[in-house]
Amino acid sequence: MAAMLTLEEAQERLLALAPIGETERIVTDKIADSRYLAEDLQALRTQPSADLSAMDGYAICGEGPWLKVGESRAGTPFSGALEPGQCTRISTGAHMPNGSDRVLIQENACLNADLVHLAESETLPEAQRHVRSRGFDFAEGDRLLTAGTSLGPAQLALALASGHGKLPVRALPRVAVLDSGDELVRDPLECGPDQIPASNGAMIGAMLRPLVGEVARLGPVPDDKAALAEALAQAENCDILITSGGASVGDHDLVRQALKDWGADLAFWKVAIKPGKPLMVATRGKQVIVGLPGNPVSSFVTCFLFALPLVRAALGAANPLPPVQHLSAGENLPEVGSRREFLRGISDGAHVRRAASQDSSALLALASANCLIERPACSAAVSNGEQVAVYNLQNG
Ligand SMILES: Nc1nc2c(c(=O)[nH]1)N[C@H]1C(S)=C(S)[C@@H](COP(=O)(O)OP(=O)(O)OC[C@H]3O[C@@H](n4cnc5c(N)ncnc54)[C@H](O)[C@@H]3O)O[C@H]1N2
Ligand code: MOO
Repeated sequence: MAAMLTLEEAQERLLALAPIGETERIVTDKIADSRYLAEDLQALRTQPSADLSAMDGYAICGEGPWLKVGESRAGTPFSGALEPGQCTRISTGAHMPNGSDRVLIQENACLNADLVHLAESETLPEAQRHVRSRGFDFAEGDRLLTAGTSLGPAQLALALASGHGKLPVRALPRVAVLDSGDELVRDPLECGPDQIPASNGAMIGAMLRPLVGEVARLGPVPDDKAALAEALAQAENCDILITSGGASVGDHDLVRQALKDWGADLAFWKVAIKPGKPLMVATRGKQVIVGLPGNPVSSFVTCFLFALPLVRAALGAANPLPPVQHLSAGENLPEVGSRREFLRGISDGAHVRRAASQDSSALLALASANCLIERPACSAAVSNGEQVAVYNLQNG
């Protein structure tokens, strides 16, 4: 039997297949989370475009007292130039008037008619006090963000502030989810005694939707060649197909054969992880198929470790893999066998414990978990207080 791939090998091989979308330009204001810059971003303007006041008060020239000769407001600068002994009223974000290089905040000033004095025991502010100098944030032509950066609210604000009303991003991949099994029914209310509700399709759809919006649901499909072929025909135009179930070695695990009959080529099958060993990856032209194992927790974990990174890579993410952090084990953890383990964990932000059940069908334990604890293959037991690697889950 061929040796199973390690997690890293399998992720690397899968991500190399990512069907990266064409570049399209989208109105910056309309970009939702989970989009990534398709090109480096250069500033089209300088920010601030002039020296600005950082506080409300008086822009002063020379030593006080100062005669107030006008006002500089954000959006309406003072048009003249100050002479020593003069000041203007100034608001936060307003241009510094010519002749002034510092601001006396209003809390430290006394106003008598139009004459401004230092308040008692205050000293003259030093040069540049409360002034934001032109271009200190960024200057026209600066490279602000690199291709592959995730466009969160702060990056969108930066893009707008630097003059970009539209941004280059990758087209969303078209994603379909196909779950299969004779025992599955779509409507839980119609579930017979020998059946179970098909929860994986909805779960995987919900995991992918924040990344791609619409996800086509093609299941549940019975363990039947013709039914699988019919469902696969509906996946003709998708870029990424996620299947769930039928990935193992049983007589009714038909997905691999059905994919082959559809014209797909197996890229690899089986990864040394627990849960999720029977993970399967295939391609059909530029289409990528990720076959997740049917056990619900195995489907969740492999979707998290493979399908979501693949979609992020297709969206152009520079770092498509989930970030890992290290926390203290809040209990002893047992030694690990030959497959790397992903334990469903409950973290309080500092310590992490295992959820009540580690069975790969245990949905109640999965729903109570907020992280996965990663345990290396063939590793010794961990004692309470030792560091362990943890992936945060957006779960609940
Ligand atoms: N002899 C062996 N048996 C199994 C092996 C093995 O190596 N040798 N691997 C086991 C492992 S590990 C896993 S994981 C499972 C995965 O099998 P499949 O991908 O073929 O999944 P199914 O057999 O179709 O289903 C497994 C389990 O999950 C339930 N299921 C399936 N789809 C859904 C769905 N859409 N919603 C809810 N629940 C679903 C299904 O009813 C089964 O209980 O194989 C082991 N066996
Ligand atoms: O690897 Mo399976 O995914 O143990 O349940």
